[in-house]
Amino acid sequence: MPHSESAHTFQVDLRGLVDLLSHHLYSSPRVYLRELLQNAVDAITARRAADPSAPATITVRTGDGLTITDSGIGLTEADVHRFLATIGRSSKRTTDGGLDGAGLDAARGDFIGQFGIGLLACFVVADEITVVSRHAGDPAAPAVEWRGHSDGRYTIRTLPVGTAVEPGTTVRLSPRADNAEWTAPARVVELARHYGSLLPYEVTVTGADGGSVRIDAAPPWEREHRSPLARREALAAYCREVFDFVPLDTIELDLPAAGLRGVAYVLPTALSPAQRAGHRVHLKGMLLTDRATELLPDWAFFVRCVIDTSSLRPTASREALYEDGTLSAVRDALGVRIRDWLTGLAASDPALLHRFVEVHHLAVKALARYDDELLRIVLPWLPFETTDGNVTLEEFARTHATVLVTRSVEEFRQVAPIAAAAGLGVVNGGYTYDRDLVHRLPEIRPGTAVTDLDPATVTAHLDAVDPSAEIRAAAFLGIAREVIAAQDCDVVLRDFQPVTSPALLLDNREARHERTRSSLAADSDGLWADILGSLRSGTPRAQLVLNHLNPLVRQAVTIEERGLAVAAAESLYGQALLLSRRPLKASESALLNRAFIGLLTHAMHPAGGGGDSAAPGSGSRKDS
Ligand SMILES: Nc1ncnc2c1ncn2[C@@H]1O[C@H](COP(=O)(O)OP(=O)(O)OP(=O)(O)O)[C@@H](O)[C@H]1O
Repeated sequence: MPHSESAHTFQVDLRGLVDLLSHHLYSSPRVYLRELLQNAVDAITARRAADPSAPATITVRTGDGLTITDSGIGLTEADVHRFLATIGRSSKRTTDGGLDGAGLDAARGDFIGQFGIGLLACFVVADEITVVSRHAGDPAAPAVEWRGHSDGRYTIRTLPVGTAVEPGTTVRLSPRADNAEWTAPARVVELARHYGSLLPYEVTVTGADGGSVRIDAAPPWEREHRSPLARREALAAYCREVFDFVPLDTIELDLPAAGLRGVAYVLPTALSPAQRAGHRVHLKGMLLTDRATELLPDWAFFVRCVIDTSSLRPTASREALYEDGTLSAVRDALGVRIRDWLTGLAASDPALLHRFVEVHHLAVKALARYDDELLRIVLPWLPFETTDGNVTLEEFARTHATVLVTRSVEEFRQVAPIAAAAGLGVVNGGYTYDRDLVHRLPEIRPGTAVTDLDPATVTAHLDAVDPSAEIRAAAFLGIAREVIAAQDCDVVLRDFQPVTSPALLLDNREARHERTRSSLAADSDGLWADILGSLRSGTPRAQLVLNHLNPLVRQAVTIEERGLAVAAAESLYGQALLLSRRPLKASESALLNRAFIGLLTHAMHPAGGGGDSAAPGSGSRKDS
């Protein structure tokens, strides 16, 4: 015997659904007003599609509850059953039809609503919604009243023929006590301004005392202005109004294919790229969100936009943009516009470009490492510390076919003067991001070579001294080598420019790590020593290069008295060390201290009586 089968229809628990919307879909109960405004706007758009001269007013009344009246198309009784009483059904989707009328199909793309759930948002703040409506298409049709409850019950009645109801719709909410704050007069004005300031129709909020506030205002990019300057000023004033900052510059956005207009404002202060600015996005005038982050490419974090568009789609919560092909095309097109502004600045307003780079260069550098497009645009304009001063890479590369880059700031400090004197072009790669960026220069500037600067490159540019001078200095150099060897450092004598530089300490961080590692290995035993020992790759030594062209060094190498020679060697090492500006180790601080006391002692006992035990290796000083 066949099993009996019976057909059923899903039941919807309205309370459960409203709970779902209020806690999981919408971020705040305040969206109820947005949904009401939106339905009113759509109804007027529908009516005007058939009758372009139809009135277009929306009035929100506060006081005892909240009502919103529009001069839109209105609803017939059949519409009420079909659309108001059916969740998820909307007259604004093409296949459904419903609000028949000439030209309506063409107008469908102009509606803001589409999901058929918007009215439910009102149940987040109210237990009862009353809609009184009269359809504009049939003057003889009676007005209809629909009363819906949050528990899912609703009633419909037609009002007596002749009841003075203008075509259009009035929605009344009786707010629940716990949500009364959302319908308080001041809050309603604030919310209406927040969502509705760019709506295309007249929107007014009227209080119980009869005072009314006009909400809608054409955005500055839609208005006529006396002059381009007046236009810029109006755009900047709008930025102060909506974002509360004075922009560094304004970039007008206009993508007719996407029905998009607006402005990108360049931020006047630095912002970390991680801290992305949110954009204000209006869909057909209605504010969708003031925190859209997906509107622009990541690299364009230095602007904040306000736009109005008819082509982008909202998510169902209507609080974010739906990620689809249109959004990605719009994002690309806006990116091109902002990039054009940036590249155009170089030609049209170098002073502004300079200000922009001054404010945003750190963040721009951080991002350019990962964003090839941004890298190509901005790298030539970014300032770097170089042996030619603070210049852009473009300027620097013009005079240096090979760009040398240091691994650390201290390396740069040590070698920059010597390298500059030797005609080498060195960029300080020690600051965050800089070395990575300089290494990418050949990608955007073919023909330019970039290499890391190593001590050997510098040494190769230092001239050997005359052999007879080397012999004369042998005694001093012997003492210096012996004293400085404790710092894992060799001492050599060379001729180099500038003559004002007495000594140069050639060292780098890797070498220092290697030395620390090997000294640890020497101090430990057993397994640990074996492990460290197996990593050994030949301990690199630092090099103290004394400048034989420097008058002080020339004099120092003639010192015969040992105590003074020790103090002089340690002082020269100490001075080169300080120039490197790296943090000192304990043994280095002790050396500096010793050298200073040694010199002081010798200065106070010029007759050669430097017999103070504080002066290491002290003895009698030979007057020169
Ligand atoms: N003020 C109004 N005037 C005329 N019709 C209205 C009005 N408000 C609501 N409606 C009708 O009720 C339907 C359902 O409205 P609802 O706000 O729930 O959804 P929607 O506006 O279609 O879509 P969305 O969920 O995206 O807002 C609408 O499609 C429209 O036909």
